[in-house]
Amino acid sequence: MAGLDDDFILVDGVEKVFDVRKKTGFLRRERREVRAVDGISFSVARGEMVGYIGPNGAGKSTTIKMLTGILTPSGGRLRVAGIEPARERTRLARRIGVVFGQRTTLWWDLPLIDSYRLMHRMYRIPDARFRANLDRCVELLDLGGLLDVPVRQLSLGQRMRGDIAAALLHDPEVLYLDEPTIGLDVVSKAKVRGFLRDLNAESGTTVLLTTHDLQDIEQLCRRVMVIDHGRLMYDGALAGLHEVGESERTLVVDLARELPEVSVAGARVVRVEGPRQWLAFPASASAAPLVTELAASYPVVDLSVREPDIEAVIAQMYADRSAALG
Ligand SMILES: Nc1ncnc2c1ncn2[C@@H]1O[C@H](COP(=O)(O)OP(=O)(O)OP(=O)(O)O)[C@@H](O)[C@H]1O
Repeated sequence: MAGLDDDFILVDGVEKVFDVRKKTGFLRRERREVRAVDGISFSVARGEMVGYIGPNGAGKSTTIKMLTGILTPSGGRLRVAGIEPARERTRLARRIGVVFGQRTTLWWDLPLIDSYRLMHRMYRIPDARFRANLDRCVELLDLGGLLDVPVRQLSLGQRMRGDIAAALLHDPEVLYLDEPTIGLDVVSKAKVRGFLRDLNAESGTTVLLTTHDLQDIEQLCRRVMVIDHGRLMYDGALAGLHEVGESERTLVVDLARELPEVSVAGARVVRVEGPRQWLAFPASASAAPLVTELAASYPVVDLSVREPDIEAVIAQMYADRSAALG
């Protein structure tokens, strides 16, 4: 039987149904059910860092809100660090940290340090621990020069780093991150990712990361879960996403001159630009026979194989699913 460390976050057949009422006439109201989360099961082991991705409206935020206890599930069973979130929200709050990229938990008009001092009291963090955590965050998140700046004057990247620090001052064992790199420039993204990687490796903090930026996932998570229409469509290694759906690789061929579309068995031309042609072939097939056949029949100057990028694979997954649903 799996222990608490294996099921540190446990989601078992969880559902969330919203009752939406819409006015459709003078006295008429229509009731509609929105199944935001439709029977999801997964568990996250202590110390794991897992990506949670899916298109807009898939049910990601609803899942996170249930995991923090803000929302009560309509069905199923949830446990975080052995605690049932909706029943013991305050007790759970001491064990988890939450960062919503699109919103701040900091006090807008106060200098950053004042927000941290308020959290120190709110969470009743022992003084020594507060100081040690603050020093560490200030150093690693580069907040030194920003502590006396009112939050509203911080750039988005600075504010995000400030928010991440705020979520970590009470030493949470679990960190939920909802779009932590949204709107950040390349340098800020790299800083945030580096920090999260070290935090997970060194402190063993369990991290559930929601993002639209697949580079976050590629750089941080070995495991990824994909949710769509409230259902879990994939849960596994990042590398395995490539095998989901009928994904394709691309052979890029440079010919000696412009030619009509080449013809080889097992591949199809998907694009032509001057002497360069792009051929799609199944990701599971070997490129070797294609290369041999091309080289034998055409004046090939150069060749390269492009792996499917994760975004294309996911787009393909959704397309396959829509087609299957008709
Ligand atoms: N309070 C609510 N009342 C009614 N419907 C809701 C409520 N909250 C969310 N929904 C609906 O539930 C579904 C899932 O929403 P959710 O916010 O969880 O998606 P998401 O995956 O986080 O999307 P995004 O990436 O856009 O944030 C959507 O159809 C949304 O409109």
